[in-house]
Amino acid sequence: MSVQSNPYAPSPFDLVSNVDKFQLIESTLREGEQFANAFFSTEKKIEIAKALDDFGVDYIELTSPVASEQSRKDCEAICKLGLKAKILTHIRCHMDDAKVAVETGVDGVDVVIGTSQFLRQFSHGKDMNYISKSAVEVIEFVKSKGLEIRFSSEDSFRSDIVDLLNIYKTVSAIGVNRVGIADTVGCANPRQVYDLVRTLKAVVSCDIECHFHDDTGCAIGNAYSALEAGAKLIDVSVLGIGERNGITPLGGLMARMIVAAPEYVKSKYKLHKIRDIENLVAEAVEVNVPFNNPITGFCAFTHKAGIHAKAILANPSTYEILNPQDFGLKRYIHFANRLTGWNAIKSRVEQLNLHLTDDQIKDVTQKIKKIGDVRQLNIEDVDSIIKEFHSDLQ
Ligand SMILES: CC(=O)SCCNC(=O)CCNC(=O)[C@H](O)C(C)(C)COP(=O)(O)OP(=O)(O)OC[C@H]1O[C@@H](n2cnc3c(N)ncnc32)[C@H](O)[C@@H]1OP(=O)(O)O
Ligand SMILES: O=C(O)CCC(=O)C(=O)O
Ligand SMILES: [Zn+2]
Repeated sequence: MSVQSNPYAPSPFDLVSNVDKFQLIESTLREGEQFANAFFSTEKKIEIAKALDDFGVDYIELTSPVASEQSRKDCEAICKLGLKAKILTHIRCHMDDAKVAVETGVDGVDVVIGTSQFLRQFSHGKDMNYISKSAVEVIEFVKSKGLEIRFSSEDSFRSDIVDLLNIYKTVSAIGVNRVGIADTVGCANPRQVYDLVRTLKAVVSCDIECHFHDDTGCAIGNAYSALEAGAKLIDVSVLGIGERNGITPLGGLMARMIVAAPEYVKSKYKLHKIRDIENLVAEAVEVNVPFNNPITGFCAFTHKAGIHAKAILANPSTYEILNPQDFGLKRYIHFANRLTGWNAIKSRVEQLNLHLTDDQIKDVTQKIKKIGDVRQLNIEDVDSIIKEFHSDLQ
């Protein structure tokens, strides 16, 4: 589908949109390590980093090297892998952390400090003057080492807008590479995101990165809104793992973005690797891939009701916005149930290499429905009903 004919693509008149040129900051090995179940051995971190690199993410963000001795060593080890993705580490806005970070071999440093009243009072206890001074000191120090530097305001959506714009203006003026907006508690909605990113875009001259928690279910929608408003980079993690119920999931965001920017997404990311990457991380943190996960949920491409099945058999786009083949997956027509219809059963009859007229298929469909009214059916049940019906006719 060409960009012009795709109704989900950004409008050509929408000059700020980055929907078809976004980048990913993959944070499974930072935000994801904050997931309740997460413990990644060095080997597992390396395996995950390589898989993400192979998938095509632009950046891989790692836990702060001051978190623990092993965290620092793991950061150094991942920097030495020679991956295509740039390696970042994530630190507090403090020179002690910055001095350790720049020695790890990372390509860049993501620095964060809370700007909301909550965090200023109950986390670090610092005022905006202090935040501004320490931000300038850390940014200039990291830049002096020739590394990329991003400054982010934690809890941006509960921060005073004047404070926010002032601090972003200050860090932009001294040449920060990116500024970050973080919806740390997952309170923002897509409209608020759009407004804040648009406002910020008018104030800074650098790229804008966004980080969305999913407490209220908006993490993918907010990421999309941010890109529409001109943000360039989105933080993601595999399956969305992170603090509490996590952040924008890599796979879910890919589902959203392939609809809006199919050429860009398909050419940049190895989409058929999503399932393996999710399984790798799910296993590492001992969770199942959710049944309703975009793309890889076990029923994400399963069509059940007869009305759906008929149309899907005629043209899959009737009930599918995503093509399973783009992800190396297959669609499935669920015909072993009482909601099935004769078109779905006809397709099964053909798969079984049996020959029945349409009227005969309609009759056997009624039989299947009758039994489906009494109990759960499985494929073997339906196949034997069809085969028995067929042999009775002979
Ligand atoms: C929203 C986010 O996800 S931000 C990223 C969160 N990541 C992490 O917390 C990384 C893992 N953390 C750790 O290993 C530890 O918390 C450490 C090593 C960073 C700090 O450990 P400790 O010194 O024992 O402090 P503790 O964790 O109890 O409290 C956090 C400290 O950081 C300070 N702090 C919190 N945020 C910031 C910030 N953005 N910039 C500067 N200092 C900060 C707090 O004031 C507090 O210091 P204090 O005890 O001197 O008041
Ligand atoms: O550094 C950032 O931008 C985000 C930090 C974070 O994880 C959060 O605020 O939820
Ligand atoms: Zn977060």
